[in-house]
Amino acid sequence: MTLVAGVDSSTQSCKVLICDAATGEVVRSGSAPHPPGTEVHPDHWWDALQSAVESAGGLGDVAAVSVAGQQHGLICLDRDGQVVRDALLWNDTRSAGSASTLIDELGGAAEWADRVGVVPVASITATKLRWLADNEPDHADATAAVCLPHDWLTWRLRGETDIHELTTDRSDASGTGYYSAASDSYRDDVFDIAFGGRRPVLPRVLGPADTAGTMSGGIVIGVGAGDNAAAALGLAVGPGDCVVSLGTSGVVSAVSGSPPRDADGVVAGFADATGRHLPLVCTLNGAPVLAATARMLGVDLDDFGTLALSAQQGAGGLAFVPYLAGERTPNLPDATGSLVGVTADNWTPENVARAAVEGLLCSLQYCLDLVRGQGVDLDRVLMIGGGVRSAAVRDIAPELFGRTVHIPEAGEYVALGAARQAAWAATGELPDWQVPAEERTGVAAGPHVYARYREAADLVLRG
Ligand SMILES: Nc1ncnc2c1ncn2[C@@H]1O[C@H](COP(=O)(O)OP(=O)(O)O)[C@@H](O)[C@H]1O
Ligand SMILES: O=C(CO)[C@@H](O)[C@H](O)COP(=O)(O)O
Repeated sequence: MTLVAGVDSSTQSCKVLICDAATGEVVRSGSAPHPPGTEVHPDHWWDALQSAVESAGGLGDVAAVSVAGQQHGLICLDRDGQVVRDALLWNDTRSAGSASTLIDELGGAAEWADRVGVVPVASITATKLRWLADNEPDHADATAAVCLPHDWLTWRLRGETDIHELTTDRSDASGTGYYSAASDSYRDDVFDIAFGGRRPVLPRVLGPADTAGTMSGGIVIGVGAGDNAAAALGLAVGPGDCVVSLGTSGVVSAVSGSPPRDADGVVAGFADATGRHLPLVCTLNGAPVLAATARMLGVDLDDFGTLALSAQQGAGGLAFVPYLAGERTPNLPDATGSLVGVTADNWTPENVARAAVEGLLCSLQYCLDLVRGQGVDLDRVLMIGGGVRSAAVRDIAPELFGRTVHIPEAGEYVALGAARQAAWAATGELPDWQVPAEERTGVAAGPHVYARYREAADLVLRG
C-alpha cells in the first residue's frame, strides 16, 4: 500500500492524516494545538507540525506529503530567511483602516475586483503589508520575502533557508490581494501600492500537480494549498456543490470554471487547487461563537447542543447577531455581537443557546445568498469543520437553510484534500477518493426567523 500524508495547519491546530493513496482511507492521524491569538510566531506552527506528525506515527513510510494552511497570514522573512516579526493572521483586524486606504488609492472597490478579484478587508495579506509599511517601517524595510503559512511550512519541510526557493500555489496566492486568479499572475502594480514600492521576493507559483521538492528520505512534497481549496479537493466538489465550513471562520465556497465578477468584492475571486476558481465568502465568526456562548452558560459543548435542541425553533423570538470578533462579511471590523428581542418569558438558557446556533447559521445563510448571487448553483450543500461536531448545528442547519444538508462523515477534509494532492504529486494522477455523506433534513424554519435575524443584523450595520 502506498501511503501519502496531508497536513492542515489551521487557525487553532495542526492536523495530519496518513492515507492510502489508492482509496483515501485514513490509516493514521495526529494533531497538535496552536497558540491562541491573531498574531503568532510561525515557529509555533512548525513545532505543532512536528508534534502532529509524531502523533500520527511519523512520515517514514509515506511517499508524499502536502501542506494546506489557513489563508492570508502575513509572514515576513529577512534576507537570511529569518522571521522578521510574528505573523499577522487572517482574523487580525488591526489593518482595517489600511484596507480603506488601499481601496481609495487604487480608485475604488471595483478596480480591486477587476485587477485581482479581491477587495481589501483586514483579512487580506495586501492590507497587512500596508499596515506594516505604515506602522512598522523598520520591519517593512527588513522584509526581503513575503509568504503565507503553507508556503513557509512547505519551504521548511524541504529544509530550505534560501528565500528564493519559496513556493506557493495558485489557491493561496489568490488570497493575497496581489495575485490575480483570472490572469494567473502577481500584480506588481497592486503590490507596489500595498508595500510602498518595496519589492521583496514572492514565492514562485507552482501548478496544482507539481512537486515543490523533496524532504529527507526522498519524500515528495506537493505544492500545498489554502485551506478552503484543500477542503474542496478533499470533498472532490464539482459543479452545483457548495461547501459550508464552520471552523474558526465561517466559509461558503464553490468550485467554478470562471472567476466571480463581484464589483463589491464580497464574493472573493480565489482559485481552487485544480486549476479552476473558488468563489468564496468568509466570516470572522465561526464555531468559537458556540464555544463562547457555552462558556457564558456554564456548560460544555455537548450540553450546549442539548440545551439548544430543547428550545423551540425561533428561540422564542430571540435574534443573536454573532459578530463577537468584529466581522468581515459584512465588513464591520469593529462590530460587537448583539442579542435582540429579550423578554421575561424567552430569557432562558435554552433559548439563548438556540439563538446562538440560529444566529450563526443565519450568518452563513447570508453568505450562501451572496454566493448564489454570483450565479453559483447550490444543488448540494456540504457542511464541514469543527462546528459540525455539534448535534445542534447538524439538526438546525437544514431547518435554517430550508434544504437538505450533506454532512460528510466526521473527518478533517482540509488535511484529506492535502493528502489527495500529495497522491497526485507522487503518482501524476489525481486519485478518485469517495467521501460518504449523511443527508440531513428538517422542518424548514418560517421565513420570519431569518427576517428577524436580518433586522437585528441591520441594526448592528447601522450602528
Ligand atoms: N461539539 C462541538 N460543538 C460546538 N463546537 C465544536 C464542537 N467540537 C468542536 N467545536 C469547535 O470547532 C472549532 C475547531 O474547528 P476546526 O475546524 O478544527 O477549526 P480551525 O480549522 O479553524 O482550526 C473550535 O472552535 C471548537 O470549539
Ligand atoms: O480567511 C479565510 C478564508 O478567506 C479563512 O478560511 C481562513 O483560511 C481560516 O480558516 P479556518 O481556520 O476557519 O478553517
